[in-house]
Amino acid sequence: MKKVKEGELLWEPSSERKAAAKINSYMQWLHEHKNLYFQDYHSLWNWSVKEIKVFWESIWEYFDLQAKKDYQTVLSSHHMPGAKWFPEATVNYTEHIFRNRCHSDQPAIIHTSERRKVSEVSWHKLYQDTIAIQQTLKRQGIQKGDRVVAYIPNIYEAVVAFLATASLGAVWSSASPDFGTQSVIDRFQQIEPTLFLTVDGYQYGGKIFDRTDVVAEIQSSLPTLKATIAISYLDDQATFSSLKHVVHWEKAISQAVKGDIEYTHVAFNDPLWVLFSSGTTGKPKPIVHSQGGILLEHFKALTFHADLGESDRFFWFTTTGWMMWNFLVGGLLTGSTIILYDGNPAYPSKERLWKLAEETKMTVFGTSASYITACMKDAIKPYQQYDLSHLKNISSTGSPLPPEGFLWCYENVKKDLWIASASGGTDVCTAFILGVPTLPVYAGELQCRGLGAKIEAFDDNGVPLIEEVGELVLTEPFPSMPIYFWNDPDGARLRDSYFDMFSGIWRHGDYLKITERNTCVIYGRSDATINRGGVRIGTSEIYRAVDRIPDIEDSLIVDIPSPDSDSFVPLFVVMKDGYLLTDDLKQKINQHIRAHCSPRHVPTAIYEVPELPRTLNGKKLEIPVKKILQGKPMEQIVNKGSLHNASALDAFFQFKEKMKI
Ligand SMILES: CC(=O)CC(=O)O
Repeated sequence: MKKVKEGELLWEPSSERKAAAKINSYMQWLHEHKNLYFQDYHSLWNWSVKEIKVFWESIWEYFDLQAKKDYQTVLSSHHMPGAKWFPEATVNYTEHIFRNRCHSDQPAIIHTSERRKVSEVSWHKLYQDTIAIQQTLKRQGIQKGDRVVAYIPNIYEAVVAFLATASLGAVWSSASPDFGTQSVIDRFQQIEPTLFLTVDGYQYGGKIFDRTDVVAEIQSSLPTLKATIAISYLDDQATFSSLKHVVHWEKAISQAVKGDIEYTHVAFNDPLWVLFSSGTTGKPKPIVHSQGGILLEHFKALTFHADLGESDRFFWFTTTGWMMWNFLVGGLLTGSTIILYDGNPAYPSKERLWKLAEETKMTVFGTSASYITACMKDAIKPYQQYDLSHLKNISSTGSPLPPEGFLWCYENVKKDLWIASASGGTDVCTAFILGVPTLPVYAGELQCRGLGAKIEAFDDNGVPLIEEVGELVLTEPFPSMPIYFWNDPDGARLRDSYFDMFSGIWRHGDYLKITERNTCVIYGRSDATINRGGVRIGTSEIYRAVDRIPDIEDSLIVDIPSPDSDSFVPLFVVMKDGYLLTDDLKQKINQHIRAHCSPRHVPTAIYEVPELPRTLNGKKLEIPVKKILQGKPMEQIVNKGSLHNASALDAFFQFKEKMKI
């Protein structure tokens, strides 16, 4: 693997690229309309977080938000939690999607899956289908505030149903059909839904998964349901005979559409959707975002930071159970075409998504860092096989993209490429440290903090750090912060989740360094850091060192503190097929960690495991492994339904038993 240093300059935008950037038009608009002139991105960012009211009001104006009732107040107070944005205004999310576009024959959505060929749907067709489903929902009595829950893959019908739900001011929540039965029930039961949307099954990696029994169990566990809309996705002839009160999607969508869509305007701070944090213990947290807050943040992030506009084709590999699905759908706000894919990204091979990029003339390719590192480890070379001439940007999230991942993209996908590594999460349904097309790309670094997001790195005493690693905090209110958690009337669960460490300041739970150049590096979750003799480093630094060794497929490290000695820091590795974890290899791993991290952070011991446990969204489960090794009871360790491969935990239980830790 070629060496690259963190912070090495890899790409600079040309002057034409900078001039064409959407953020540039906004800066010109600020100059012309507000007499505000900023020389560069960082002076703009500084202003946007110092003058958050003026900044977010300018976003409202620039994107010309449609309010039935106008606002009087931009922000009720700077106090967190509790600060309210635009409290008097009323808006509707879906109205902003279709504004000026509902008669367009340009593609709004391109979708494909392991079961479906690539198809394009025009804005007009999307509009007509949304009206048909809106009318179906209305016939089922759905009103403002009702919850519509969907057990659905990332397919066209999911977007239509979501837009119809939001048009009525009802509240959306989705789970991917690979979620286990109990984990779906644990999510949906909490929010007492009125309507259930479901498929009969799905296909993943060439295998068929019939979910009709699971769907029946979910339906019978949700006593508040009044109706179910069923989509025959796996089997055209699926009858859903075990379900009650079923409306078939085909029938609903083919009903003659009368008139235009009706938009129910709701308060800016009324709920748009409920997202669930994967929640390692207890029931998943039901995080509620507002219609208005998401509108403002997604307009801003997707236009200025993802640089999306009408000529773009925006893809993110996601399921409906990850917030990146909601972010992807937000791409429609910018007029760009969104691309949906349902299936295994590595089936029939890891080239699948690059082939899709060619087939769909993708301009923005969004994925998880783990997909890029997997392509890197398999040494695939998309540029040799696919025409990627349309591709302008690769974005990644889910975990930090290591410098080598950046380099791999430049060497194997395209030389003239803007790469944006992004970080945020379910809690805010956005990336708030991310990219911008007017700044250079440095290996392993996130280009900038998002406009209007006052992100800082704090030490344990709340002192802001530069060039040092600290807790990622947000020190000013941000519109897409949760308005509340469902069923948390006194806000205790929300306060515990974000405001427990620094009073009145949002602690995100990530470990962050802000550089002197104003770029950022995320080092993993702050509760998973490795602390040797008081020196903490993030787990991503260890993974980067281990990733340099081609024999190793993947790795996971945890730090188990001990009251009377140094902490126990085991490193678990998954070996590539055909390779063995020999003593020589262990020495090599230790040398790499010594050289690339520090001698202190060499693991206490190295063990082989068959696979690493991951969430359904592909994140490594460091904390649950730590809890297993600390001997915590199962109910405090992990909610198994939120795991991609719960059986991967067995090796860690056995390890604990054997080692008598
Ligand atoms: C934007 C993100 O931060 C996504 C994630 O990692 O969950």
